[in-house]
Amino acid sequence: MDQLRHEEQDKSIREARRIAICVGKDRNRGLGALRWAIEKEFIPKEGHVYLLHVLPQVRFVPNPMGGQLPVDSVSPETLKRFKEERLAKTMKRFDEYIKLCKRHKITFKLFYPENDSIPKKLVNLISEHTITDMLLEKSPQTILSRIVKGESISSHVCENAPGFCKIVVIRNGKLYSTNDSRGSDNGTSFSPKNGINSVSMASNIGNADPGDDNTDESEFTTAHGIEISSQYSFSDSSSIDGLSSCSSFQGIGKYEGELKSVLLQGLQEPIVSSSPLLQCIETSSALKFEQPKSPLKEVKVSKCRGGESARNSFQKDAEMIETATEKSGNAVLCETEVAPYVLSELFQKEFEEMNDAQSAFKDQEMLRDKLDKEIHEHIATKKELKATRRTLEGFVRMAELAENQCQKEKRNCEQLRSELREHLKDQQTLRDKLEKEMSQHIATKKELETTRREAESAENRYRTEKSKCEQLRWELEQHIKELEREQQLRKTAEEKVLGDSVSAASATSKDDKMWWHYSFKEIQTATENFHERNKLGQGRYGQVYKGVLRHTSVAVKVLAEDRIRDRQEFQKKLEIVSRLHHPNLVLFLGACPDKGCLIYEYIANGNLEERLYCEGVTAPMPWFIRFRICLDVARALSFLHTCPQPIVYQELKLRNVLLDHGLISKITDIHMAELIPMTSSSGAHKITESLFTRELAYIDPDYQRAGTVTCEADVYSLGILILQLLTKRPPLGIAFCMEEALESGQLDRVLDKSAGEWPLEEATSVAQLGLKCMEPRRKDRAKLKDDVLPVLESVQKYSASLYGRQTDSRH
Ligand SMILES: Nc1ncnc2c1ncn2[C@@H]1O[C@H](COP(=O)(O)OP(=O)(O)OP(=O)(O)O)[C@@H](O)[C@H]1O
Repeated sequence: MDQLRHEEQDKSIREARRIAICVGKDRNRGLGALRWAIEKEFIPKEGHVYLLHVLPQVRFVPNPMGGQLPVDSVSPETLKRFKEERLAKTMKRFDEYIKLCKRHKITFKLFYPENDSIPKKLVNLISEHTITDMLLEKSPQTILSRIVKGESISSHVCENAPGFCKIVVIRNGKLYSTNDSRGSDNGTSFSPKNGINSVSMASNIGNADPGDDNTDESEFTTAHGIEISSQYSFSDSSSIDGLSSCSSFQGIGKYEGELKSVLLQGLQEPIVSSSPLLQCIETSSALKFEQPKSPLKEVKVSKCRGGESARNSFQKDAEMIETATEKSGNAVLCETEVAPYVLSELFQKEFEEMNDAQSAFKDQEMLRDKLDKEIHEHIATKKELKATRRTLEGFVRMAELAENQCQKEKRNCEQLRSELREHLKDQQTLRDKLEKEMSQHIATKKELETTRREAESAENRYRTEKSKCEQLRWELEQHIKELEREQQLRKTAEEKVLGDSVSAASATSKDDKMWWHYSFKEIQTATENFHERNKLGQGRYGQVYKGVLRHTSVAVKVLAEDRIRDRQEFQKKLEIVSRLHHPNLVLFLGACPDKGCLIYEYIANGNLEERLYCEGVTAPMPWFIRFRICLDVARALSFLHTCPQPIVYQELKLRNVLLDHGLISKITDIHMAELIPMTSSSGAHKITESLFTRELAYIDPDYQRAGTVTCEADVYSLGILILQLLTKRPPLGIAFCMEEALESGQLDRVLDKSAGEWPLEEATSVAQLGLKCMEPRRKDRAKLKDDVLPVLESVQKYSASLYGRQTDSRH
């Protein structure tokens, strides 16, 4: 009942036909099946067909070097690319099929699933898509295909296809086999519209189109097994049974017994072997290969022949057959006598085929050797590939380990990098800070260096000044004693002069000389006959020489002849001058009136102008010395002005103030002074001497207006001298310059810097005093006793408080 139900189901399935053409690996393998199906109208007009092509699973991917790489060792992109290329090739396979279908207006559907087992997949497809008719095309029959034959795709599909599916195998463009025996057993068969409907696909196969040639018969013959069996199947009674319906083999059936006996006679002895073929020939019941269960099922040659050994034995068999054939020649002939002509022809044909097979076999053997060699090489390559794969896997593992390590190292590096960044940041901050501190330090160092240099310079200056001061102090102390002694003497003389000035005036007339009379010869000897090296200077009135007279250093002034016009007057002046003794007046010692030679004490430190301008590389005079000189000169003038017969010096200027060892100043050229007549009530005296013989800058401006000279003229000159000592400037314009400085409060700007740090207050007082002395109008000028001396003495006290008694010449 079940079987009946199944049959019913299959029948219903088959009514809705689904035809599939298997497209082989070889491009046209299957195209023949399609052509055959179209030609035989197996596919109805404007019908539909499935085109199936099973692709193997992708296990390896070829690399550019010609090798192959395992699919899991290539990148997904490479795999994808490979699959795309393969698909394109697959599509090309379908080109001819599609064209053919289109030409015959057959619709189609393409299937190209992947599977390593093509036959299994085809069987699956039948079930999955309920395919009722599947057409396969076998490769053309060759000797190799006859000999080396495993289970073919078609045989597998035939065996395993579901009952509802008809498997049609085409070979060489002709029907090769079908599984229709099952269908026929069940009474199932399809009915093609043309020609082929007369072909019974199973047991009715023997009723094939009588017009078909022997090839068709051969197809059905080989349908029982393999090519070899087609040639020798007549020895198998069951096969023959299966083929007995084949008209073309009816004749063969008739003579099977004879043929068998002939063959057996020839092969009797040498064919006693384990060769499957010979066994096959020897006896039908003793056939080593598997007898097909169904006459339409293919015999699995690979099973019956046992692979390689079977092929080897087959070669032996062929040779033995050849021998047997030769041996059995008589027997055949004998049989020929017995058998009709047909048997002889058939036998001959068989032998020819055997010879062909033998030569083909040899070719195939060579090919096989070649193939074996290639197989060995392939195996070796495979082994190498395996080894390479293992190595690669090892490498991959190592790479993975290395990658892990790298990742780890990378993380460590990242951490280190961030730490380093932080560290660098700190370093940068620290560096900036250090650079800042460094720049500050350098600046401080520079300042310190400058300060140190200034301190050293100040210290040097201090030491220099100190040594100078000590020198000056020593010199002063040396002279103080002498001065004190001289002072005592002069004091006495002054008292005498002051007390008896009138008598002194008259004394000149009485030739009561107060000075020594030196002979010219004596003076010549003293001055080495006025040698140039003894010359101290040249004035307007004559030359001055240094000499030693009576163990005393003297200055000999030789007056020009024209300077002594009135000898009597000159003598009178000498008498007066010789009586004037003051610490700040150069002492007049004597004269040689005949020769116009005046003898003065020698003053060692030259004149004030030389010292002020540091001629002869002398040190600049300090400010306190300058203050003292002002006082000395003022005292000397005061002394002259307060004489019983006042004396206007008139010649006050820097060059006429000499400086001794202790820088005590003394005014010289007293002999040039004008004696103011006692009768002059105004104290003014008309001077007969030319104004131009005197230095214009020092001349009292009121002299020009009034035409007379007074003691205030000396005050005016003193004013200039004071300002010169303060500023070390020339006399012309000095008053204007000082006025401006005082008015602008910038006295220090005009004060002589070489004198040291002036006490500004005292300097201002002295400067103001100097200007007061220079008032244009006599009556406006400072008074020596009331104005000049108090200021200068006050300043002197200040200096003395700082530098001791040496600043005071009185001591
Ligand atoms: N007593 C002296 N001791 C040392 N040197 C002296 C003495 N008298 C004069 N001299 C030097 O001789 C130089 C000449 O002096 P002198 O009086 O003849 O001319 P002067 O004063 O320079 O100019 P002037 O003739 O205009 O007054 C002075 O500059 C001075 O240096």
